Amino acid sequence: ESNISRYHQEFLEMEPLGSGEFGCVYKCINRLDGCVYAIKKSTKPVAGSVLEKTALNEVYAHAVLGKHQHVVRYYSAWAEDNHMIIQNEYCNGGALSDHIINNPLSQEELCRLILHVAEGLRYIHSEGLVHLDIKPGNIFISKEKKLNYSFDIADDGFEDLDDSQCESEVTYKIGDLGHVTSISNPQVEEGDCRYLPKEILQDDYSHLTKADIFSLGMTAIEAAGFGPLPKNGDEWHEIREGKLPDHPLINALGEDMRDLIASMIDFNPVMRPNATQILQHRALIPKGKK
Ligand SMILES: Cn1cc(CCO)c2c3c(c(-c4ccccc4Cl)cc21)C(=O)NC3=O
Repeated sequence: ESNISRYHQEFLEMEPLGSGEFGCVYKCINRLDGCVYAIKKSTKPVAGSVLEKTALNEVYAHAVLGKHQHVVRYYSAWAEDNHMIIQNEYCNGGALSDHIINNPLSQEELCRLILHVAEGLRYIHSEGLVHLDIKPGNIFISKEKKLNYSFDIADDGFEDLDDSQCESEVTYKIGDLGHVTSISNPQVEEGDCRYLPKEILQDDYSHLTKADIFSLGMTAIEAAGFGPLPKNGDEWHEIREGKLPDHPLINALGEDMRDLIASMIDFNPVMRPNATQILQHRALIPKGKK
């Protein structure tokens, strides 16, 4: 048992990024490569416990789901002094849940969100896996400055661009693979019931990929400004009849977008579009720059 921890040896801890039910996450700089990472430290689960299965699930899932621009990238995982540690890509824009608390996404941003997450889900499902905990708190944002095409390259490089010359482009990435399981022999650890379809809560795992589609639909409803989703009760059941909630910001969405979101939360999982069909939906075809 080395008394110097690999974590402190290899990383400089910068700031806490938040803490979930299973540990706390820090923004860290790797002392060797100088890059920033998000590192989650959780207490090492008891061998053979459900927690250990989840922790191993997460690492196995990351190992299978290599590099995809809409899935948070995994770098390494190890155990030390009774902690499980996982080192992931750091997304510099916060979690979607932080953003939509006070300002809902515009229709254009909603299109981008659905497009990116559907791309990520298409990849995850194509690998024979399902996420099972898609929600605003598990979708992370990466912002990077993009040059405006109208601007010729300054001879002194990019550092002194002002906002007129570049805009920050947002990329949404699916994170927290703690509930990922295989479609063929699912070991379902239920995610957040606010975003799960009825059939999953009734232990019907015959259409698992469509549970992720349902959760994306609920995420879009919340991101559009509907506000916090019900955890139970009549409102919970009402939304799961497949009717879009009657809310000014939902009603304000275009016909196509409303059709797409309504189809994603259809009561019948078979009727929900798969990830590829979402990507082909007319609501996501850009109508060119305004
Ligand atoms: C709370 N929190 C805030 C952030 C920063 C978002 O801009 C964050 C990240 C992650 C995670 C994360 C989630 C689940 C498992 C492991 C990690 Cl590192 C948690 C994060 C992660 O994997 N990558 C992150 O950026």
